[in-house]
Amino acid sequence: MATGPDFNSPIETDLTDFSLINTPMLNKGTAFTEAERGVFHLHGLLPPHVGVLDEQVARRLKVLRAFETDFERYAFLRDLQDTNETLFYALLVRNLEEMLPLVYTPTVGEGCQRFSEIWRKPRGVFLSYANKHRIREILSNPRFDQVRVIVVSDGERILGLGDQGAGGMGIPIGKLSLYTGCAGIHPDMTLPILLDVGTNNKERLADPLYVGWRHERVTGAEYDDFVEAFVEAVADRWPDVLLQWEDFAGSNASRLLLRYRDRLCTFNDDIQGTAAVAAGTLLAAINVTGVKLTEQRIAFLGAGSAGCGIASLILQAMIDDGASETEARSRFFMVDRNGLLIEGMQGITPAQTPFVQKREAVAGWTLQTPNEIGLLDVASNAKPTALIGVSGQAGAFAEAVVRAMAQHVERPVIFPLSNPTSRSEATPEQLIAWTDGRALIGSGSPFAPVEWKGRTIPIDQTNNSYIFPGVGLGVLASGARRVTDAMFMAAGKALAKMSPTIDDKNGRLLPTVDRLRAVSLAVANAVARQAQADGVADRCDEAALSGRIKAYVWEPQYRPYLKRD
Ligand SMILES: NC(=O)c1ccc[n+]([C@@H]2O[C@H](COP(=O)([O-])OP(=O)(O)OC[C@H]3O[C@@H](n4cnc5c(N)ncnc54)[C@H](O)[C@@H]3O)[C@@H](O)[C@H]2O)c1
Ligand SMILES: O=C(O)C[C@H](O)C(=O)O
Ligand SMILES: [Mn+2]
Repeated sequence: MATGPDFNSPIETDLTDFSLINTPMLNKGTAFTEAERGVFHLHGLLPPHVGVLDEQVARRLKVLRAFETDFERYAFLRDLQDTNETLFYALLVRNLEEMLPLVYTPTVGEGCQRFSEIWRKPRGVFLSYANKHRIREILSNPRFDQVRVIVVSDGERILGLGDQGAGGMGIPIGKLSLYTGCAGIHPDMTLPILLDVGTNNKERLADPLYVGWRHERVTGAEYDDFVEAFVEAVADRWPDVLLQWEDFAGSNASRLLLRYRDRLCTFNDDIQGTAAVAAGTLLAAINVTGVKLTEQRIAFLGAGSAGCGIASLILQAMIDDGASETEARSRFFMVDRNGLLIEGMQGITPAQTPFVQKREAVAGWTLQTPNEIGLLDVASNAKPTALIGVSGQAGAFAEAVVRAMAQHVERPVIFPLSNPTSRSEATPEQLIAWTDGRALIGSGSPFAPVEWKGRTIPIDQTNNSYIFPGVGLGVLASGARRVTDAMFMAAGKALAKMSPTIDDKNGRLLPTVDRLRAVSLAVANAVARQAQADGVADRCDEAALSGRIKAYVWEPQYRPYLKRD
């Protein structure tokens, strides 16, 4: 097991004057002390006032709040991150609830769409198809020697906003900001990567400002060979790295996960991270509804990466709770573009196969949707206890669907998980109104509390941000060599154990976003223990393990500098 990092000793550096100020991880801005200004030749390059981090945070917060739009705030924060990382993270960590929607979902969606407008300084790595013979050279930069975790996207399915090409880089950057902000992974250990294999987004291709490789998407064997060259180069450069796949389009997401999960330490966040947060939130809801997991009937809208990932993990949880596999499978009703998945249907993917319904199971259904079994038919006939939206289709939970569902269950569990806000299958306000206040809601993007009949109903953000930072921390600290599905089950259950509903049936489903640091720590512990149980990490006693996890948590604070001779 590797030793933990040292975040306390003074930092030795041979950088001085502009090169020191222009290194975001070392820059302290006005907080360089008088002595440091002397040693590092900073006098005159900074205004005379010597500040401290608290004051810098307050100053930035004031400026941030004065902007008119969240997009401006996003651009301001990205610039701060590329100027002074310690200050950026201090601001983030101390104001998680306010900052998360700005550096992450939903604003990061617009950040990707308008990426070319605000690109300023290098962060992470763009591996464009045109540079395919240079992958190893690019990754060999000594600046990346400390890298332990990579988030990679090819920009094809950015949230529910589709193909954003190189602009998709906003997502790996945002996800890794949460690795640091929520789990304390040191920024130098993180590397966002965008595989720029072109884009089929006509608007981007026609935009003279577009900064990506102006080419339609490379597909088929050329795409696969490029990804293979990338993974091989990564595995050679950092044999123990954790590689997170993010926002790949449907068929590539599951294919690449299957291809690589036994070759290196890797997972797909949309499939596995989402599964853990959805399963954890469902378990929390069960504390309120009292409907046992093995008795749930779960309807999905969208049977892609997230849908199949969630269904697979919940299926396993039902089996673990004693259901037979056949019985458990029959409790999933997955509606995709062509209606309910039923046996014999054309184009069923391997990931969908376990969840096709038997024809006889739906034989007597009264149908209200022409030519297919639609969501309304499922809501009326299957009488689902839970409804999960991962379709990327705004407003797809129609009033009739929600009302039909609410007729058959006392507390309908409804998770419109699609992001960003503009793609949510329904607004929480609608769901509360249509269920007469009975719905238990988990939304992918953050929503304000709903005022309803004199009550203020908080809305729980059911986003994989509750899971992946902790998974990363658990993997890094335990030295796990692979990421197993059981580790995600452990993550989801660890989250459920923190649900306020355990003590209070009227409590919210999840801890609030400002508790994400504590959540990530709990998830990390559960994941690391599971890694040991699964034999993918070396064993050590529990106290040692939790000590190692804590040792990995970096707090954004300035450290003294020593001049290296
Ligand atoms: N809350 C979270 O943590 C979280 C995590 C992952 C994904 N998501 C969101 O879920 C959505 C889907 O992500 P994904 O990775 O599964 O994408 P995906 O492309 O793999 O799957 C989307 C599926 O929805 C189906 N679909 C599209 N239109 C439909 C319609 N009108 N009716 C029924 N099905 C339809 C598609 O055919 C596809 O199978 C995105 O909006 C994403 O932002 C949220
Ligand atoms: O990025 C998010 O907010 C969650 C998820 O990974 C998504 O793709 O929507
Ligand atoms: Mn995603």
